[in-house]
Amino acid sequence: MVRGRIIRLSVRDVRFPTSLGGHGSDAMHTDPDYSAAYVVIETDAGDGLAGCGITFTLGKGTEVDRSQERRGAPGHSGRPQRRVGPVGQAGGKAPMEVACGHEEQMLTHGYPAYTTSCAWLGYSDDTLKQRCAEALKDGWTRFKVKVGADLQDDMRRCRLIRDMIGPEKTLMMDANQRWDVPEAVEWMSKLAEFKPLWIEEPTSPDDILGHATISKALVPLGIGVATGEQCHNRVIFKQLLQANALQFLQIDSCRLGSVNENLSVILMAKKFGIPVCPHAGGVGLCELVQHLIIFDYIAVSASLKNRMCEYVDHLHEHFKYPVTIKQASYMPPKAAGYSTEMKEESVKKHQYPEGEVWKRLHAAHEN
Ligand SMILES: C[C@H](O)[C@@H](O)[C@@H](O)[C@H](O)C(=O)O
Ligand SMILES: [Mg+2]
Repeated sequence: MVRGRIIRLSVRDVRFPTSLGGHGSDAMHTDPDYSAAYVVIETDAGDGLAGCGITFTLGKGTEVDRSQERRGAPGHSGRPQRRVGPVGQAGGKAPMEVACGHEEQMLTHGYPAYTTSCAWLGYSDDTLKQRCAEALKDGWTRFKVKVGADLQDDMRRCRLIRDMIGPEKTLMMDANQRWDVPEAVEWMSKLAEFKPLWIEEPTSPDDILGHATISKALVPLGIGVATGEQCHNRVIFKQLLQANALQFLQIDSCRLGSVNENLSVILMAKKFGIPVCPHAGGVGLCELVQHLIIFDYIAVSASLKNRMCEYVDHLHEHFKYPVTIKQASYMPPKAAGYSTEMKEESVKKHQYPEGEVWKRLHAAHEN
């Protein structure tokens, strides 16, 4: 049933200066400012029905996304497009409400998560140690560390984190596409002593056969390949699955345009018996993807084996319905919708370049 017609569309460039603290840094992106093109679609429905969407970028990318959204590029009418996920906020049902089965388990224990917040590449060893100690105290048992820029540096950081978490807890590594195929295999054979569960994005995200080669080479070392945060449609995922190129599949709620595109990948992963371990973090990705992964558990995979969802502890305070983490698990969101809506005050303050946060930063830079 149609309620109201679209009467207005606004696109705002919202940026957070995360690069100042080295948050989000990796071997390819040394100074990201987590950002979003934030879209609100208003209707003339009497109850004020509106939809919000975010397109996650690392700062400058917002200009590209924003101009596409203004032009009403095809990606915004439901075709797959990068990092776009507008979804109605009022009315509607959260995806998890559709299914039953394992709902009780989710409501009680939540969906298991891992943290990436301890070991961004730009963090000093002291920061890494401090964040790791805090995470252990908060009950985290799964950790991801950034690697790929310098082998000696990686060895030192991985040793540090493995020593802190002990042999039993889970460690993952993420190279953010830094290597070519032979280099990935060679590098990981050196890091194998730290017993990583997976190496994420070891090479170019488009190199499906390269990923297959790396996967095969790492089997004897007990290391899986994880990828997907840069994969923009279901066809790429289909080929990665067909080529046995990955052992952990990382959907990204915004990179894959629309809920439907994400769902088709979740269904394919089930068919191939590959666990979905979503990419999250950035601005709002945790808020969005929690719906998809809880749906996966309740209605599709029905398993938690080898499964976990990424968590990064930044920027949740800017959302109207922020995620709830308890005992290192995502607790199911209770509000209807996709948890996309940002607080108006946060949007205003962080709008680029005119928001007060940026004005202050630019003024300080000039002085
Ligand atoms: C630039 C970003 O922070 C990435 O490093 C980040 O999304 C990352 O690949 C991740 O897996 O969390
Ligand atoms: Mg990654």
